[in-house]
Amino acid sequence: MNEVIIATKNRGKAKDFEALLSPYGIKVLTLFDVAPDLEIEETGTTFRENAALKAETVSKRLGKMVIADDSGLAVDALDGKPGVYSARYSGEGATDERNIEKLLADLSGVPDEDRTARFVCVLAIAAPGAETQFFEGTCEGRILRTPAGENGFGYDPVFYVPREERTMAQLTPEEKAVVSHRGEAIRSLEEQAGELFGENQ
Ligand SMILES: O=P(O)(O)OP(=O)(O)OP(=O)(O)OC[C@H]1O[C@@H](n2cnc3c(O)ncnc32)[C@H](O)[C@@H]1O
Ligand SMILES: [Mg+2]
Repeated sequence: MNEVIIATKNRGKAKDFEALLSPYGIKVLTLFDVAPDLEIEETGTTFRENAALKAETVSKRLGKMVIADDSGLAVDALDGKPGVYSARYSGEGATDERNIEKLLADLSGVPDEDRTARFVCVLAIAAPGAETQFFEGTCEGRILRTPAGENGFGYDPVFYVPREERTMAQLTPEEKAVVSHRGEAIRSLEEQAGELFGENQ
């Protein structure tokens, strides 16, 4: 079985990648497996910069091909926030629960029709001696007023997916893989650079 290194310390994100890559027979390794001591400061101001930062730092350290995902939630009524800062939205010691609480508080006066939002995912692939490549995906939805569902991570419990008529957290990992921003980015990677999955390992 091929292995792919994903430069993440988010176990929910890693689970998403497992659902996306296991159909290709690919096993997912994370920073917990390959560089648990590594703390990468996400100093970029765009998804692309942070994805490159994570992928390139780990690729240089290991001398191998590495994929990173930088992603977030862009809410129209908040002018695209929390965006690149989605993981840290509620400040120091942010958790998924606190981020959701802050998001719902910030949107409390916003009517249903104005609660449109999208998840964005930028994947960066870095490999020794190669230029870093980028792939993107988005997923359109709406922010509910109360969380629903136990699956997924981050803002999934309050992100309503119209075509599924459920929240992202009410989808199985396999269902989420079909509709998510991360799924779209992986499919774009597969179309444009699928051979990377088989080489550079
Ligand atoms: O950097 P790594 O270690 O990969 O983990 P992270 O959680 O910090 O990841 P990001 O820097 O890319 O921040 C992404 C944040 O955006 C949110 N997010 C991204 N994708 C999501 C998804 O599929 N479902 C729910 N929330 C998501 C969630 O709050 C994430 O913590
Ligand atoms: Mg991060």
